[in-house]
Amino acid sequence: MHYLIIQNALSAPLFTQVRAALGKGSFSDGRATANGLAQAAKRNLQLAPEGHAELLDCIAQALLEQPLLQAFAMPWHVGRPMINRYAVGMAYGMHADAAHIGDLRTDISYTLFLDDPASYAGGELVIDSEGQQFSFKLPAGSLLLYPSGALHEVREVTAGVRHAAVGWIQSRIRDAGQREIVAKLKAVPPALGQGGQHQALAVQTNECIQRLVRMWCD
Ligand SMILES: O=C(O)CCC(=O)C(=O)O
Ligand SMILES: [Fe+2]
Repeated sequence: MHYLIIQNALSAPLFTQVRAALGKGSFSDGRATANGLAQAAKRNLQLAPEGHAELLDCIAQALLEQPLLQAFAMPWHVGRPMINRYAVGMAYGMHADAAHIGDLRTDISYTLFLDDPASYAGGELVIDSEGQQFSFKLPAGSLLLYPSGALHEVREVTAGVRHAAVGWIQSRIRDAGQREIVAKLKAVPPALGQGGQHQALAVQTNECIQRLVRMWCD
């Protein structure tokens, strides 16, 4: 599975603001923002966006400007996140995210972990990719990006409370495999360096990258 972890994905002041909103906001049943099978699997709470729209937009904008995210996701749009809360006994069973959420096609899902992992038990985000399971319980401030097409679940929290800011990204390249090829190739020209003996190879690699992007982008 092609995924990426970005540590300290938000600036410290913005992260502090997000943490502060957890204590101030009112949380309601998360099933309001899911449909069908996903709704049946969902047992969590969500921060009511009223009064927090600006903060949620700031998170989306900060992620859009994140260089590591740009290289990995090639984003057209980063959707405004929802902030969820899992208290003891809450979980989100195995589900597929909807292909469209709001006005986005969901190519990449993101979870920004908001709590110290030692402060809660359970609550792992487990992703099932072609029969292989990947389990994530990341430090506060770490962002996980993973393909929206992969089945995933949040395991039951058995002590403490888990919070996360969760959202979706529409990429310029919808196919995860093609996106991976472009992202990997993009690392090559900087490694070859400018002006050295490999200059011609760097230019040629960049030419191929641009041709692939033109072929595969929306
Ligand atoms: O809380 C998470 O890490 C993921 C939640 C999720 O899968 C969703 O809201 O669709
Ligand atoms: Fe999900």
